[in-house]
Amino acid sequence: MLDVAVARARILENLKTCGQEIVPLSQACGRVLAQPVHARTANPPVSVSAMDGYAAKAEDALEGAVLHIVDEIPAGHPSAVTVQKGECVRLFTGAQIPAGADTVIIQENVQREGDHAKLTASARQGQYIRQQGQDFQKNDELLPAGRRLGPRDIGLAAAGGHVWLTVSRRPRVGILATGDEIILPGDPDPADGIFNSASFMVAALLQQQGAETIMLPIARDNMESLTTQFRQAATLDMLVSIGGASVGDYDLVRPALAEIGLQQDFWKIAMRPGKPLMFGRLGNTPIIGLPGNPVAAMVCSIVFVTPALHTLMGLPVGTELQTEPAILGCDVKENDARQDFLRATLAPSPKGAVAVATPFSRQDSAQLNILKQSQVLVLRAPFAPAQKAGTPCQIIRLP
Ligand SMILES: Nc1nc2c(c(=O)[nH]1)N[C@H]1C(S)=C(S)[C@@H](COP(=O)(O)OP(=O)(O)OC[C@H]3O[C@@H](n4cnc5c(N)ncnc54)[C@H](O)[C@@H]3O)O[C@H]1N2
Ligand code: MOO
Repeated sequence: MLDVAVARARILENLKTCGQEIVPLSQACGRVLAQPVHARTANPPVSVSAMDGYAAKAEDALEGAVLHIVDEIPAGHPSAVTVQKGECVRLFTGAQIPAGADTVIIQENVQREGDHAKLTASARQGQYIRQQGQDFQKNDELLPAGRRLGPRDIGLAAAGGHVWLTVSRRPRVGILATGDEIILPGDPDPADGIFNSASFMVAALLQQQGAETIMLPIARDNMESLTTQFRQAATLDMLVSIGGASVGDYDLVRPALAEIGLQQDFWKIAMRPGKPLMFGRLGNTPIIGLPGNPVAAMVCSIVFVTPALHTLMGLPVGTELQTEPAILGCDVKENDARQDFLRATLAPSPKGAVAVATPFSRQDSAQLNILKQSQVLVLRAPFAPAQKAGTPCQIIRLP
């Protein structure tokens, strides 16, 4: 059985990004930038007023001074005048600072009498002026390639003057449930049918992470049905199968893939849940064979499929699993040869430091209700000794 970290590295090793496309800014949130974004202009492009008031020379902006108002400047309508000594212009928030002026007196500090402004307070040089380029300069790199765009990035790209962005194409990921007992949610209830929960859960995770998912028809436990569905791999960027990966007589995923030319990389890893995980390539398409137990399928999707998807999308992915420290909320017994990923709740520590992760006593990989109630997975190394409540541990947050 392969070590989890080695298996993860082997999956990520030869994956390539799957190309670029250009999308409108309004559709770009959540996508991954494939080309950096540079500012078309400085922000602000010219120095502007941050307040409604009067622009003047700082040397004139003294309490008690009376200045001659020589123009009025709304935002978006620059003035042609140059402010001289003893003069000021009326202007509004966002309006360009006229030549000759170097301070803004807010209107609350001015008594206006006709075309004269009497200052009731002094103003410093540069006060209430947003200097040209104070946010960014023309050609500055605003956003690097490989960044997943959030709402604030969209705002910055818009401020930089961009209406189209070059992003990674959404990987097309096929999801193939297998098994004679698998039926669709919504099918009539047969006595021994199992609703296909795993495909919907894995598809939801991968969509949330940026994939376009394609739900393939359920393959039955025979070679013809499985090879027919697996041949669709050629049209996909990645194919994820669920079930039929273990050692039973009807676990035909590997034989079916072998028949149509799978180059298998590995099968079976030292992990619980997730032992029968398989990875290989059919032509150019990576194939990940997940175990059928739905919790095992989900945990393997978090640990292996999601980073593979991120790599296809051009997101930087570390080879190490990203974990966080916590402390155990209950005793745990010694571990065997498989790295454990225990479903657990997470609660704030009474001392306010590291949070407390408490694994459920039931860890059956078919129990979706316990998975739903969990916030984290507690990681336990192979052969870890028994540990008491209060011992430090490492966790992964569940998406
Ligand atoms: N003798 C051994 N038996 C098993 C071993 C082993 O090492 N030796 N490994 C066990 C482990 S660990 C796992 S995990 C399972 C995985 O087996 P398969 O990948 O072959 O999965 P299936 O047998 O097809 O299904 C297992 C279980 O999950 C249900 N299932 C399958 N697909 C779905 C789906 N899409 N949605 C919901 N539930 C699904 C299926 O009905 C089975 O109950 O093997 C152990 N056996
Ligand atoms: O990988 Mo299985 O889910 O451990 O029973």
